[in-house]
Amino acid sequence: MLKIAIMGVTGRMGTTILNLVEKSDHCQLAAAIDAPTSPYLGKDSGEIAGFGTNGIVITDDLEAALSEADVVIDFTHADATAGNAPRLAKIGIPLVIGTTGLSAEGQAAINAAAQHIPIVFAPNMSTGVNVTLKLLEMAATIFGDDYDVEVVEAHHNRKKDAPSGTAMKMAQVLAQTLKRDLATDAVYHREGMIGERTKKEIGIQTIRGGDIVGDHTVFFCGPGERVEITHRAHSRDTFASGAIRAATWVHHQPAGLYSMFDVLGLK
Ligand SMILES: NC(=O)C1=CN([C@@H]2O[C@H](COP(=O)(O)OP(=O)(O)OC[C@H]3O[C@@H](n4cnc5c(N)ncnc54)[C@H](OP(=O)(O)O)[C@@H]3O)[C@@H](O)[C@H]2O)C=CC1
Ligand SMILES: O=C(O)C1=N[C@H](C(=O)O)C[C@H](O)C1
Repeated sequence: MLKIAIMGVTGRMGTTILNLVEKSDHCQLAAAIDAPTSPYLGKDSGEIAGFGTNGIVITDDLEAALSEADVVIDFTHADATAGNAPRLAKIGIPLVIGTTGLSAEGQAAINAAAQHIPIVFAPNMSTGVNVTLKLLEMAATIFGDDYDVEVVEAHHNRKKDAPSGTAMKMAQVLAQTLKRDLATDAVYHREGMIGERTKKEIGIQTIRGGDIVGDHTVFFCGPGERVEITHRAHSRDTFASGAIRAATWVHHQPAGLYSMFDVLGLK
């Protein structure tokens, strides 16, 4: 049995992962970790998740909690993930990171930690989104500069970062394939007399509302036609089962930084 520690265990993703681990026949919960400010510290994680007592109490004491774990799954907050990465590297435990919105410094902290431990770091753990990234690469290669590309994402009203990590990853795939640079060619906002669209720009637009789990569409707009490639998540279970699959995979890897392409064999 793979012993999994969940960081951010009372969050939307943490709770979803905890419920899947509870039903799994190949993994079990080793530790339930939440923020030092969490009102749930000291409470039973199964009770909080709603399936009944499991004997694993929610804690913020990383080092003590991880002594019994094989792997950590982190879906928390950008600052928490960046701050905890060196601590996890020191403990020497494999790590799966789903957290998005990391700064350049935060990314550097993950890269540094990956010198010491294996880390799967992916803005979207669903199989569908990762297949979609491959489809985008193929479409952009064929359409080239003749088709304008725009990325639109929609998420629930509790999401903190924008654009989504998935939208940014999609834009990176498009930029790389079309030999563009997001630092100069990404357009996040349009208002007023902005003039005609340039050929090079990659639009990245954000919608927030209600309980949308996560929608991403890439438009390829050409002469007389357009293609829209859309992924819609109906449930967080798709991210959570991807995270458990990544945890099962990363547990056997040497130190290094990996993506869901590695986990799914899509490279
Ligand atoms: N890669 C993927 O497939 C997916 C990625 N995500 C990303 O995952 C992240 C979490 O999303 P979601 O679950 O919706 O967010 P939530 O806000 O619901 O959950 C985050 C949890 O992390 C806790 N937390 C904050 N700081 C720490 C800390 N230092 N140590 C331990 N726990 C901490 C929060 O506690 P508190 O509320 O007390 O601050 C909260 O319980 C986001 O970045 C989101 O974009 C989401 C879905 C899929
Ligand atoms: O915060 C979310 O909910 C999600 N975040 C990820 C992202 O930023 O891409 C993945 C998913 O779309 C849900």
